[in-house]
Amino acid sequence: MSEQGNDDGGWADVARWRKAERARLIDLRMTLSAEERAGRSQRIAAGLDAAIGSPEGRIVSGYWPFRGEPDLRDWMDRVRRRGGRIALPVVVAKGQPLEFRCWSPGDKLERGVWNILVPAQGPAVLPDVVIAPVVGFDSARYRLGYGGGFFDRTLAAMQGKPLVIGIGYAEAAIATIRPQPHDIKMDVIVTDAA
Ligand SMILES: Nc1nc2c(c(=O)[nH]1)N(C=O)[C@@H](CNc1ccc(C(=O)N[C@@H](CCC(=O)O)C(=O)O)cc1)CN2
Ligand SMILES: Nc1ncnc2c1ncn2[C@@H]1O[C@H](COP(=O)(O)OP(=O)(O)OP(=O)(O)O)[C@@H](O)[C@H]1O
Repeated sequence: MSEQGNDDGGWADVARWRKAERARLIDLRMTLSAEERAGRSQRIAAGLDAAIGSPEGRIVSGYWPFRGEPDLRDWMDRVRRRGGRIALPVVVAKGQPLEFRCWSPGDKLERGVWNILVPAQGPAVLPDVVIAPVVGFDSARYRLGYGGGFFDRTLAAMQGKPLVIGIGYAEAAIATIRPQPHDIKMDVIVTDAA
């Protein structure tokens, strides 16, 4: 880093910047009240319906929310009622691509890596649509996540390209995530913005 601390050069500098930006953006969304989060999650759900169309016969990978992420669990239920299947991401190991397993209400969830709830059993499936919650995103549709590199690694390794949708609150918009060669663009970003 330069003495001014604004060197754009290396990955070490970008990684340091991303770490601080993640902390700032997560703190910001943790201040939303439960009511505010619920209303925004509903608006995001409506945006997802518009972006995806009918889920019938498709596998949609959702997520079990944590750290103030939008809560799309009601929407995931609606996807199933409209004939789609819901999968959830599973961290198999750090540094490895994610796996996806189908999940219906009543199926057992267990705590996996980092205590994240994941379906306890079932084969790995290939989703047609991947919903990736963002910590931040930019106008080129690059996603900043929690820093594990999981979605990038997973999408790079997947055969057959799914529709990839980044979702987050409007305040997660930043000028640039300082994209690197490994970063993969989202096809669409959906937020609660009007
Ligand atoms: N709800 C939800 N589930 C998800 C994701 C997500 O973004 N949201 N993921 C999307 O990828 C995967 C989990 N990704 C994660 C990546 C990092 C950390 C984490 O806590 N990292 C440590 C530092 C890690 C390190 O440096 O080794 C930390 O932040 O303290 C948690 C989850 C799969 N499941
Ligand atoms: N396809 C890949 N192959 C190998 N390493 C990768 C790949 N994609 C990302 N990584 C590594 O993962 C690490 C974290 O990357 P990055 O900061 O982009 O994470 P993120 O997108 O915020 O995290 P996440 O997707 O888990 O929410 C980096 O060290 C990066 O080099």
